[in-house]
Amino acid sequence: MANAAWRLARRSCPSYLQVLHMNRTAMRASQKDFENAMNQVKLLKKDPGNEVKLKLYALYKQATEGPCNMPKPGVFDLINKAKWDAWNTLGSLPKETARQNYVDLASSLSSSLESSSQVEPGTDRKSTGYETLMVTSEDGITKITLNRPAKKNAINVEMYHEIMRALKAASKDDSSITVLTGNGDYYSSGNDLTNFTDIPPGGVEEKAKNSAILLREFVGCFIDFPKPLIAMVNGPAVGISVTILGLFDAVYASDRATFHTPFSHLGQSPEGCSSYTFLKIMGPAKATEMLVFGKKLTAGEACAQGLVTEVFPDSTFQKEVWTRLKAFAKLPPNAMRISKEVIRNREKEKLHAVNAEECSVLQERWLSDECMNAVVNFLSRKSKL
Ligand SMILES: CCCCCC/C=C/C(=O)SCCNC(=O)CCNC(=O)[C@H](O)C(C)(C)COP(=O)(O)OP(=O)(O)OC[C@H]1O[C@@H](n2cnc3c(N)ncnc32)[C@H](O)[C@@H]1OP(=O)(O)O
Repeated sequence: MANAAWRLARRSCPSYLQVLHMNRTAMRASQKDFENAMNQVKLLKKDPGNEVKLKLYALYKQATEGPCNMPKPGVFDLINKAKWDAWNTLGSLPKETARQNYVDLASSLSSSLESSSQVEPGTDRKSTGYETLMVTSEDGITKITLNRPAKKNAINVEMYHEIMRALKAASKDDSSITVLTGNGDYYSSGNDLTNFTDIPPGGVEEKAKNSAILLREFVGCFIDFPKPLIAMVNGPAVGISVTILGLFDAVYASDRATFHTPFSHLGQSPEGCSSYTFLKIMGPAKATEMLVFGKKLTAGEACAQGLVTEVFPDSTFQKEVWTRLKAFAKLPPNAMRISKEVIRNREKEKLHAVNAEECSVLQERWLSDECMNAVVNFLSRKSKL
């Protein structure tokens, strides 16, 4: 009974869907939008820098030719190698998604790089000052995009801090809802395993203690986030990027997405309150398959088990979800915030207690041979998930 109620609360309600039907025109990058975006890029007055130019190049190639079809250039052919890497990183990202991402990137560049007087306050703002994220605020929606596509959006220490900063800013800005998504072919490959290699003078014990403190604070920000928080899972999701989904208010997934929590393989144990939320969402048997045996779920399976609200074909994912989000963002913001408070407050104390316990168990796990061997094997290229 409790599981059914929890699942129901996570699905979009019909009255929202009626609103959505009226709003079907937004967020489709047509060929015309793509051409306009290319012109926008040509007209930029300031150089966006090599990293952004490589991203634009890669998205353009992917949108027009599909997955990278160039032979890999030699190591000394530096420029072509950089272009090849940027394109190849997009993997099997569909042409339509690449076209949409190109249009989004071009539009965020023209608003951030051109004269600030061209940007109407409160309509479209891009926050700078993030190394690992792209953060934009438009139409009442703050969008936080994990932006380390070459590393499959693995969450390094800097990204943990930047996500917390972006969430704190989003909780206070004038947007109604907040969205988390990933740039490139992955949503996120979870914790950056190189986080474990930077050992402080106090040794591995100090590292484990600091990591537990960081993790507890990070997950705490999701527990306490006051506005509707929505995940747009654009591709595969691993580890902590999956477990914290149990703390989101809605999870929309592309049919390319997969959900994988291989904690036992990594000598670790569940975090992100999943030892509590996953049991409530999908029941103990299914939660155990994921959290203990590391079963990878397809988007359809994750939806059937209540972790995902709805799945969309990748070719229409961006368009359909953004249409929906724009309609949500027009609902009275205080009503949404208060409804979330009523739903969340009952669970908050419990969630913080679960978070503290999971972090303390993990602090021990990180010092185990099982965990250290798994990290060393990944870093020495001996293993992958
Ligand atoms: C403060 C600490 C808090 C800890 C919280 C606890 C969190 C737990 C977890 O999240 S557990 C999950 C950890 N994640 C993983 O174990 C994933 C490891 N990655 C892989 O198995 C694979 O990379 C893959 C399956 C995700 C993708 O495979 P493939 O498509 O073949 O791509 P590559 O392996 O070539 O990856 C490209 C590039 O990205 C680097 N990379 C990918 N994932 C991670 C990662 N999690 N950590 C660090 N680096 C990652 C990979 O090394 C490649 O880099 P390179 O091009 O070689 O420089």
